[in-house]
Amino acid sequence: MLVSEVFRLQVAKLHLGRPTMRASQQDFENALNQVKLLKKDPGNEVKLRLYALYKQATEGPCNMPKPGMLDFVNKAKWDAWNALGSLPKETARQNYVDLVSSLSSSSEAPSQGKRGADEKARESKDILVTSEDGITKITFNRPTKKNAISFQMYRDIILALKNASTDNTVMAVFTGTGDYYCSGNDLTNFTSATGGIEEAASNGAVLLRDFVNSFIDFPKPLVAVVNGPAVGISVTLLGLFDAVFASDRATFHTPFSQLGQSPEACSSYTFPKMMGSAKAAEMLLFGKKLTAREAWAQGLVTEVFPESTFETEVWTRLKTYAKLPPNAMRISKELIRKNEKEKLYAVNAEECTTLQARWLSEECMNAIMSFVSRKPKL
Ligand SMILES: CCCCCC/C=C/C(=O)SCCNC(=O)CCNC(=O)[C@H](O)C(C)(C)COP(=O)(O)OP(=O)(O)OC[C@H]1O[C@@H](n2cnc3c(N)ncnc32)[C@H](O)[C@@H]1OP(=O)(O)O
Repeated sequence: MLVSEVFRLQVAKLHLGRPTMRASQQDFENALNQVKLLKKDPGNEVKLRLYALYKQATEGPCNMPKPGMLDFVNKAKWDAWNALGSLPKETARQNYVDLVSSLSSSSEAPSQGKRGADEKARESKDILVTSEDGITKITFNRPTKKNAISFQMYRDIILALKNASTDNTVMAVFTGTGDYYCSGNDLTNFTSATGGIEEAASNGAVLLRDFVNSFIDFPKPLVAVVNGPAVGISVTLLGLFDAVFASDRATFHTPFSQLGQSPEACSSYTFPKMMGSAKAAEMLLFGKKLTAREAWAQGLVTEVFPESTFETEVWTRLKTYAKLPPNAMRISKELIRKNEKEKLYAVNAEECTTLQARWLSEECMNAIMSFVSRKPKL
């Protein structure tokens, strides 16, 4: 496979040394001005995130006395700011700039008469979306690449979740076509990007943040039907699902250190919380691959089924669940998740900023180069 010349040049540039990517004070001021010009009202949750990031960027960790329970407005602001913990001022500033730029692009799109309408109409071959029996089924459908997720597939999934959150189905289910559930991020996403690697990393971080937020925000039950091996982001995302059903053929692998990368999809928070820090470190630092039963023992998987009866048993179960009263499920999910939301947004933002820098690191570039230049199989 040919590796793009741009990527090679960037690797060479990296070896010669390169300025660090940080939002400057000017970027920050531009973002502050841009907020006033936003055509679309971003809604309360986003406003609170903007408020919290602004306060963190300018004043550091929350220094406001905790408001009384009935002071709802200030309590919401305090919660949002406090959830950012000790996030460094620079990171908060960068996250603020990224968030504003993603809001600006999404508020401009409809006025260009393009994205809204076109995206709804587009058929995606690598992400299949079907609705039946009250279930939106979202399938990774790129079996020749072990269902690796391309940039376009991330966008397709964001759109599928957005549609499923307001349509008349009661739950969303992810699964994969072929022998794999998903092999994670397509490692050629960055080598085949047009433009410079720094621009690709910056766009990738914004896309990743929006992608993970669409899972954090999904209001209905979210289920994974893990039909085979799962790698990278397809594993870390499972911490944001409500149920994970796995075939006994499935494995769970997060080789981030081997790739010179760091965890995403809030797994730096959800995994230690779920399985304890020692077991989370085995997966996220040392890249230990778990069997389905090991993943069940760590609380990542709800139930393991024999491969021979997996599809029949799981789909029968899901069709029964989909007949439960939808409002009750939605309201219960909200109760279970709502105290975590601000924390998850903050963790997601920090993981994306960290990854953006990792993608430009020598360790990561070398790992990706070594994958894309593997000898073809005979
Ligand atoms: C918006 C950006 C967000 C980024 C978020 C950060 C996410 C991070 C991650 O997800 S890290 C994890 C990345 N994934 C991997 O490291 C897996 C890489 N793939 C492999 O190790 C192997 O391919 C395998 C173990 C999945 C399967 O091995 P095998 O059974 O031997 O099959 P092949 O290797 O021959 O694969 C067949 C075909 O698929 C291509 N392919 C598989 N996985 C990926 C991938 N992740 N990215 C790109 N391409 C992939 C592989 O190259 C083969 O293609 P070919 O037939 O050679 O054209």
